[in-house]
Amino acid sequence: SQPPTSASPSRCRLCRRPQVFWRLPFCLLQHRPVNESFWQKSALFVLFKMCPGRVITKLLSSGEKEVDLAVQSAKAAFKIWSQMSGMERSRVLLEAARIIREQREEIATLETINNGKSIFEARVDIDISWQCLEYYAGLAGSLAGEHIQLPGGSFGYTRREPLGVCAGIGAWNYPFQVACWKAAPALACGNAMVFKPSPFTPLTVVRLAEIFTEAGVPKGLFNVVQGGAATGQFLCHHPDVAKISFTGSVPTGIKIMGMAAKGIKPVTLELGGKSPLIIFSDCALENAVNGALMANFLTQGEVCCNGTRVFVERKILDVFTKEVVKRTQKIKIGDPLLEDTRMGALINRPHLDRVQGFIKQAKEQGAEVLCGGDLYVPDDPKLKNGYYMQPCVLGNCTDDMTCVKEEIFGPVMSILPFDTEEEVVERANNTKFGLAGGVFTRDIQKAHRVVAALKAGMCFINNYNISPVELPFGGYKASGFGRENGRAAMEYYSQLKTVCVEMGDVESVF
Ligand SMILES: NC(=O)c1ccc[n+]([C@@H]2O[C@H](COP(=O)([O-])OP(=O)(O)OC[C@H]3O[C@@H](n4cnc5c(N)ncnc54)[C@H](O)[C@@H]3O)[C@@H](O)[C@H]2O)c1
Ligand SMILES: C[N+](C)(C)CCCC=O
Repeated sequence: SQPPTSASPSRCRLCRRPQVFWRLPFCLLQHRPVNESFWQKSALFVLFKMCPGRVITKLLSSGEKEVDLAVQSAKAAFKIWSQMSGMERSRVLLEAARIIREQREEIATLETINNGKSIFEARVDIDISWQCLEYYAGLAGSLAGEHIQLPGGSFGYTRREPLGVCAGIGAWNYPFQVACWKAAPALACGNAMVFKPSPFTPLTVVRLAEIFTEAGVPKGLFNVVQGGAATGQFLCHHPDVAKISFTGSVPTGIKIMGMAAKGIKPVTLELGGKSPLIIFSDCALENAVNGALMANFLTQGEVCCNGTRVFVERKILDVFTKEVVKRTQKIKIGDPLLEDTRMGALINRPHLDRVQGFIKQAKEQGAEVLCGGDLYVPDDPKLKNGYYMQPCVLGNCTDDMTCVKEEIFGPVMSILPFDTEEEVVERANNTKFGLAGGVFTRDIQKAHRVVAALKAGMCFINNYNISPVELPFGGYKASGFGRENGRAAMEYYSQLKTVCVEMGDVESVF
């Protein structure tokens, strides 16, 4: 958000309400930090959540000095951790997974408060997180090179070695899970990590750091620094940071890559998307409808790999659309801590306004709002000013509309009819992004043919947005590169050393 330019000392720059703390430019009781430079200068930011106006906690932003301290302590821990065997590291990671399992409810509750997503979903995120740690604990002992026989009894071998101190920078939509997806393979390979969460969701990652310590990692092996862009920049530019793993938007990803280039550091970029979901007329309709909801409305639609361009074969357009709209209208929105809530609050007011702006623009460009799109005001008076909105389905969409081209990162599904397989594949690929894609059909040959033609890193057949940690996840094109999860991630947190061993005499050419 752009900071407003004019300010009265006694009124908030954003909402113009009289200030309680008149010295500050923003209304502390109503807004979360939007002017990062101000908060960085004051080295303080305050967190507001589902219950707007309630301060959950105050955190200090990490400056250059704090980032350096974090990196230096991680460097010291790396010396110990990298010398341990994979099996020894595995035991510690398994213990961290056990603690997370044991504290699942507490961490999920904290994540709901942190992010605004439903407790139901937060529990799934925590489960995926401990599964990720267990999976990489299993792989830690198998990190190995190969032996290559050379002439005359000589030989070579390769070693997979850790990189050193890795920087992890996370987005706000899956705060705990994103941290585990980065930390688990990094630590399994013998690295240390300094992690910076989004300033909008700073809480649960701190709990993860405590859990690693309780599990027995050397002190400082997984450090957390707090803050926004400036803190992230200090981290990326730090000469002792060997690798950067970033999850966030494309514009920030471009900056991260630039900083990595200056230091010749490897980088993993998990960026945004505008993924296609293709529904053929021979699909199992109920599964396809379920898939479309899963592809659009998890975490209030704030999911990078969401299949927001729903291409539906014209023959079933009406029946599919009717059913999707009916099911979308039934989604229970509200207090994310209640058991039956399935959609909580969006991350903050500026983001909610942005999402609503996309819907307004879609209407102006000719799309039809088939359901939702308005703000949602829960009955509970304490949630009255929360950042809730009704999930939205847009019909009458065309490929050139902004809502179809740009990542909205909110609960907005666009439905687009198609007639042939060839046509839909071409339209599906007609995007700068390439994170994910999905297809629903009973024709298994067609399903494989279509996903093979999709230019996207993560494809689903007859399902969407499930996350087995065994499967690599990451994008094509502007959605980034490198992979998280699966065996593949081990390559991105290790480097290959080749050793050439002479068993005979040296034959010199001189
Ligand atoms: N591909 C994936 O796995 C994945 C997962 C989650 C989110 N995302 C994407 O993330 C975006 C939403 O997240 P966001 O709004 O937090 O993204 P963002 O790019 O605004 O911020 C991401 C992180 O980068 C930090 N940051 C911002 N500017 C920086 C700079 N100049 N240098 C270093 N760090 C900086 C932020 O503080 C935050 O921690 C969406 O585009 C979404 O698609 C991608
Ligand atoms: C767990 N999901 C739903 C696959 C989301 C992965 C992270 C993307 O935002």
